Amino acid sequence: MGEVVLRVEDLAARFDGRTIFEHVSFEVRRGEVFVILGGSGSGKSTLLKRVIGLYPPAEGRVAILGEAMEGLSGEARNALLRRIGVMWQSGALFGSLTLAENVGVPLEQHTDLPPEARALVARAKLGLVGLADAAGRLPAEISGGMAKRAGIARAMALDPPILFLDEPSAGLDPITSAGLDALIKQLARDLGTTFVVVTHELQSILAIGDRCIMLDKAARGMIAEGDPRQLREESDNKVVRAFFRREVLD
Ligand SMILES: Nc1ncnc2c1ncn2[C@@H]1O[C@H](COP(=O)(O)OP(=O)(O)OP(=O)(O)O)[C@@H](O)[C@H]1O
Repeated sequence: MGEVVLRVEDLAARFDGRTIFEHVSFEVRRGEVFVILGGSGSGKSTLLKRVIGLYPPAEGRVAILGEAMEGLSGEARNALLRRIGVMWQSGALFGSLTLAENVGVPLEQHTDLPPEARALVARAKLGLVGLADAAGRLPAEISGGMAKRAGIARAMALDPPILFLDEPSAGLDPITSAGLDALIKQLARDLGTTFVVVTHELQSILAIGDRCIMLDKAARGMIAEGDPRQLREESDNKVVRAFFRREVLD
């Protein structure tokens, strides 16, 4: 097992005094595909935003690549955040830029690379996600599955050791979604990239997840942690079992 690259301890999120979740703790190791799952409104997106520091310091502690997020500000915080890649569910590509130019945007913002070098890196990243031949196309000229792949390539532009994906298969048909799952597994295996994926797609969870946590709205926190296949077989929590076995709770 690789070293711990993300440590979350006793995290809580509250809006206007309403607790969304509390006592959330977990660790993610290098090269793992770690899934955050749970029903609608259980707080998955909120957890993701807290973990990557989009919200002001939350209750609890988060350490990324061994560095505590609390207390970091200004350039030190930005430097740490540059070391993670994020693909938001809503994270659309820039419509007027080609795929290669889209992937080049973070390189332009955060590196001193000259344009030719940026173009080379962008093409290499698109190659990693199987889009080498589409580098010159505009977002309007590609399918939804290709757009997700391009989004992953853009999130990988700065070679982050950790990639966060928010509902990557949302809006995709099952076959395209399975292709995206295969890509995530391949990138984790070949590049050693760590993935933290928010999803509630059972097929994806079972296909890609090395480990997962499950959030629950009623419990306002975690109700399961472990290998998703094992949870499906062995969990004695009825909400967890119902989710993994697609049973209706009475
Ligand atoms: N900025 C906010 N202000 C107030 N409440 C919020 C805010 N963001 C989220 N919430 C509430 O927090 C709860 C969890 O929302 P969140 O979007 O994190 O859930 P989720 O598990 O990602 O759901 P989904 O799968 O539907 O996207 C919801 O009740 C939501 O209304």
